Amino acid sequence: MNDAIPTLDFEPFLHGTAADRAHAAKAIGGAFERYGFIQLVGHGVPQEALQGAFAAAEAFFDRPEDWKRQVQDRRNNRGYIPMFDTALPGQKPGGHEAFSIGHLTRPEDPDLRALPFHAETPWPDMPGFRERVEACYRAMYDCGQQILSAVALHLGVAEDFFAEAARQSYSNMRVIHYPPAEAIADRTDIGVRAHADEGLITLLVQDMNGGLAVQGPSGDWLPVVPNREAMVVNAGKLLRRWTNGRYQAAMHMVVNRSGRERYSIPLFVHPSYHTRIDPMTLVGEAPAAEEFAPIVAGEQVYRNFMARRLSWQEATS
Ligand SMILES: O=C(O)CCC(=O)C(=O)O
Ligand SMILES: [Fe+2]
Repeated sequence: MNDAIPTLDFEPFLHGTAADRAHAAKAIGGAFERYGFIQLVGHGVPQEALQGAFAAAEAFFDRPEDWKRQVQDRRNNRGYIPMFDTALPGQKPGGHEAFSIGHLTRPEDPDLRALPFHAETPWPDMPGFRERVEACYRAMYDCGQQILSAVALHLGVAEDFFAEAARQSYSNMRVIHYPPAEAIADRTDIGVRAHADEGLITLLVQDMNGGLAVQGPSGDWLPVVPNREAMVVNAGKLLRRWTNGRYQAAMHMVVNRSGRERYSIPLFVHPSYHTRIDPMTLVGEAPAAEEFAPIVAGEQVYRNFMARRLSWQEATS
């Protein structure tokens, strides 16, 4: 039988008994251990919130390039991110454009506020866009906190462990547009190059066009088959480190072979910038390898972004 990303039901965790919750948490944690990726149904995020954001995204990306570039903040990687902007030397660029939204509440601390991760989002002059995108952010973020409660339960720490760690979160969300592969074939052969996400967990809604693939335990690429009812949830590199490698942060990539415009909305859940990611504090173990050694969350993620994003390097040099 071919391997596949597991589809799990979150409803028993959200509305069930203590035993239901423990059972659901175990299934989610077990899937993160094996695959690092799940498709979550019964997640409780209203379809209207998701569909509203997809409609807003389509209307935004449909506007002319010059208009969209008015809300590009290169220094902070906020607002509009043009097509082919994520290129590394010697590689073809990512065939997508995006709009990046910072966390809805910004910290009071001026030092934190000055960091790119806490920059204000430059909103376009487009009726309803901000409201719809923020409503989607709020609903997905709340769901993300519930998923992290399940993770905490699975790992045997207090259920609010991650909520405490994320009081001044630098989470962010992107709405992404991928033209059909053949429309951009002269520039690139990829939508998003293979990578693992940086944060704790990522929640992603995709449209029905497909194109996302995940590297499974055997090394094979498994398609994440679109399911209207499901949200894709995956563990990121911070959570892999914090669990001492117990959870996978699986590699994934996108190629849009559907012949249609593809849209997706990932929300990247991060803790507070200064959170110390140390296996001792989450799973009570010394780091099993150098790659799990303690780091400061925001500093580590900033370093990794800087190494990859040419536009950040140019804008801040
Ligand atoms: O668009 C997708 O399905 C995945 C996007 C992604 O992996 C990312 O933005 O990190
Ligand atoms: Fe990703």
